[in-house]
Amino acid sequence: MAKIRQEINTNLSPRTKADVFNSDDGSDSFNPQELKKLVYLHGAICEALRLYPPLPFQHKSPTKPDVLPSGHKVEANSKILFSLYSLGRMKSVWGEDALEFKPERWISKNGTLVHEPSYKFLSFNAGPRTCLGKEVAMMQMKTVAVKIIQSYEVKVAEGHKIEPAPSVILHMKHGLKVTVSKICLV
Ligand code: HEM
Repeated sequence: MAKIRQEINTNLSPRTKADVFNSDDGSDSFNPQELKKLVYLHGAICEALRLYPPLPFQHKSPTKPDVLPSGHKVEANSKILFSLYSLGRMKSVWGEDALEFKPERWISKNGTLVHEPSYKFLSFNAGPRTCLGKEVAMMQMKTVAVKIIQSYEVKVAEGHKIEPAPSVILHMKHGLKVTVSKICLV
């Protein structure tokens, strides 16, 4: 959180810092160009979506018999379930540190964003049925995060157990207990 706060202070213009909901034309909406400068925040959101995809699994059905790249034969109209939750945690896909929350994996050596193919980072689905709201969702999450991180310190309550509850939409089994304190700017 401290790193994101530092990035906000360094990279955002005074106007956006004062009100991140303002756009360049003065209307009451997002400021996408400014928010693109927050690469660490982008990496942190991608890591959260990789480890905890809001849609943890999906299904597909082939219209005719087929053979998957793995060699498995599939019948027409059979239902293939696949786990986005597992894909985001596979060492063979993300490396030995797959279970670690590391926003850095989304940032290149020269500080630009690392693009991961949508078939690897599947939280927004891929192909013709990919999420139509992906960009809007990223902007909304960044805007809200900036607003909160600028003014508050949020800490997970000591001893709180973080466990997902399997469902069509991923929930937190025990919720998320946090302490929120206002940052004093002296
Ligand atoms: C973090 C936020 C979001 C995540 C993780 C997400 C994820 C997904 C996923 C996985 C699908 C594919 C569902 C399937 O085919 O089974 C999907 C589809 C879709 N999403 Fe999102 N979504 C998010 C936010 C949004 C927002 C904010 C909008 C609208 C502004 C949106 C609009 C859509 C639409 C219209 C589809 C259907 C696309 C199609 O089937 O052609 N999503 N989303």
